[in-house]
Amino acid sequence: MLEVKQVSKLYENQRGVHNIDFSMQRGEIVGFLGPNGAGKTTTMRMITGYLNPTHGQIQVDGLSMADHPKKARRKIGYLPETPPLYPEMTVQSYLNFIANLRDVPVRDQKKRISDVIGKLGLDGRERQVIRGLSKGYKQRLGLAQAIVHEPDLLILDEPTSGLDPKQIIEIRQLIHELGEKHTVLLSTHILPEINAICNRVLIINQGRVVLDEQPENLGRTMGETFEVSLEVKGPREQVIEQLYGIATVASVKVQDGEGTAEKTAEANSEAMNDNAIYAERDVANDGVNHAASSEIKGSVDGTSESVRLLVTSVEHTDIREALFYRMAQAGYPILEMKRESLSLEDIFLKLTTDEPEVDADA
Ligand SMILES: Nc1ncnc2c1ncn2[C@@H]1O[C@H](COP(=O)(O)OP(=O)(O)OP(=O)(O)O)[C@@H](O)[C@H]1O
Repeated sequence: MLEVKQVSKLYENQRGVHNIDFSMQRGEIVGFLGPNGAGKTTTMRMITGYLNPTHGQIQVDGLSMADHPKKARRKIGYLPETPPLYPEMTVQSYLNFIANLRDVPVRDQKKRISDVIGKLGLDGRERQVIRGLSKGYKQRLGLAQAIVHEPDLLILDEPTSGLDPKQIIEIRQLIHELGEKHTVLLSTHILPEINAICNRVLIINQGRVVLDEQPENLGRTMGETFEVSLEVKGPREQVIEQLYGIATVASVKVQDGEGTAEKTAEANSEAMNDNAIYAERDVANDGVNHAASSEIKGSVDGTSESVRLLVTSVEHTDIREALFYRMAQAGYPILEMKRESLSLEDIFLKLTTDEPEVDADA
C-alpha cells in the first residue's frame, strides 16, 4: 500500500530526516513514534505530497508521488496536527466543499457526506458553525474530511493531541474502526495509544527509523529476557535451591529488604545435582507445608514468611508452569507470580535517549 524508499529531507542544509525506509501493507495500523523534532511530521508531509523529498521515492498503491502526485494523493486521507477547518463554515457546507475539492462525483456526494457524518458521530451538528464546535468535535470533523473521498491510506498526525481523556477514548475508538477499512499511519506521543490501536510500531529518532516491529515482539527484539517476579511462602534458601532445580531457570535474584542479590550459575549446577535430595525430602515431608517450618527467615521486618524473587529463564523459555509445579511439589505456595516485560516507555527511552549522533556524511 505504501512504500517509503530511502527518503531524506534536507532543510536549508539542516537534516529533517535521513534515509527513511519502510513499507506498509493494506490493513495495517502503524504507530509512528518519536521525540519532538525526530522527523514525524516531515515524513508524513512527504508521504502526503505536501513536501518533496530531497532524495528517495514514495509510492502509494504502486503510484509514484513524484510522477503522479494528483492520482497518488487521491488515495490518501490526511489529518494534519491542526485540522484544516474553516471556522465560519457549517459542518455540512465544509464537507460539501471538501468533497468537491477531492473530486467526489456529484451524484455520490450526498450519500458519502451523510455516511461520514454518521460514522464520526456528527449527526445533528450539520448546521452548526465550526467555530462553535468543541475540540473533540473539530477533531471528528478533521477525520471526516480525511475520509470523505474514501482513501485507501490514512495519515493522521497526532490525532488525539490536546483532547481530554474522554475525547481521546472516543477518537481512538473511531480510528480503530477506520482501521477496519483503511490502512492507517498515525503519529503520537502517547505510548499506550500504540498498544491500544496499532499492530505495528515505527520509532524514529534524529531523522532515522530506529525500530520497526509488532508490539508483541518488541521485548524479544530489544534482547529482553523472560523474567518472572515471584513471591513464595517458604524458607528462602530452600526455595531458591528448588528454583535452580528447574533446568530452564538461568538466574534467581532475591528482591527483599536485604537488597537484590543474584545466585550464580554455580548455584544452579549445585542445585541441579542436589535435585534428587530435594525430591526425596519432599516425599518424606509428604504434604507438610515447608512454610510452617521453623527454618523460615522473615524478610524486611521479620514478620513476613515469604520471599520475593526475580527468576530469569534460559533462551526466553516461558517458565511459569514449571515454577508453579515445582513450588507446588515442594510445598511452597506461590503468593504472586507476574511476568516482567519492558514497557513501550522503557523501549522508547532506550532508543531515543542516546548521545546525539555525529553524522559522518552530513
Ligand atoms: N520548515 C522547516 N524548516 C527548517 N527545518 C525544519 C522545518 N520543518 C522541520 N524542520 C526540522 O526538521 C526536524 C524534524 O522536524 P519535524 O517537525 O518533522 O519533527 P516531529 O517529529 O514532527 O516533531 P514534533 O513531535 O515536535 O512535531 C527538526 O529538526 C525540525 O527543526
